[in-house]
Amino acid sequence: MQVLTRPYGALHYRIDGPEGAPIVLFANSLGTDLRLWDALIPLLPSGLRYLRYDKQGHGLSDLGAGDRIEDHAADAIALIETVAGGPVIFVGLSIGGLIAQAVASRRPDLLRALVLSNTAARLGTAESWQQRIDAIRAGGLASIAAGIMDRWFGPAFRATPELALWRNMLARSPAEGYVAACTALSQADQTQATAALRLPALVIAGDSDGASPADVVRATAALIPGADFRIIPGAGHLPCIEQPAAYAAILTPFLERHSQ
Ligand SMILES: O=C(O)CC1=CCC(=O)O1
Repeated sequence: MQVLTRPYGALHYRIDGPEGAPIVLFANSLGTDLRLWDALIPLLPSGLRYLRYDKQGHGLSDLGAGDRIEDHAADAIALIETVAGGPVIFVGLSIGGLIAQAVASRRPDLLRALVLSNTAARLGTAESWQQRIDAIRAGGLASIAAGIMDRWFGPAFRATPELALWRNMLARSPAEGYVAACTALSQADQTQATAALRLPALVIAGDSDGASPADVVRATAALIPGADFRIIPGAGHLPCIEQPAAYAAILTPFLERHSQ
């Protein structure tokens, strides 16, 4: 297991692929750890190197010291500078996409290109995040896990035995880390900063995404001049789990083009 030491403690990461190859960095969504990308990465080009990590307060990483998107962006910047050692293609899903937008606007020199997946410049409202925080404080993460599965996945995937594993991942997430990320989401608004981005961008939505509906994702794509917007039919919020082959088919040509 690999660890980056941060001011608040340990950040768990994993890197796969040939030494010295261009690096693709993945930032995952709320209540998931780096296993989010397990089904996808074997389907991506073998000549690239894939770096993924557990956000602070998630997976095996320690609880962070802050509750702002900037705190998460600082972790991603440290990974790029210390582990990647140079510019990456940054793939961010949901809150991971907000983290990627924050890094792109603060440190464009660290990115070759940006992939925003099932995300937007702003996700939810301060009220909706506060309601979720209140529900967790009252009943724990397990009490909201079934409802969240309806936001993450379409009906076909929800009928598979694998659903239980993702529900367990969410229900067993450290509650304080999850709540800190909800607080960050409640305050994060990248609209102005993302409208100022000038870099190659691919934006991916799922047409059955209950958490970041395709129209909301499309509106964020429209902020970035030249961004390529794609919809995966039948996909929910986590297409890398639900439809890894369709997701890889969209991602692969973009990664190949921007890793040269
Ligand atoms: O849990 C959800 O509702 C889906 C989600 C919103 C932000 C994120 O990262 O995941």
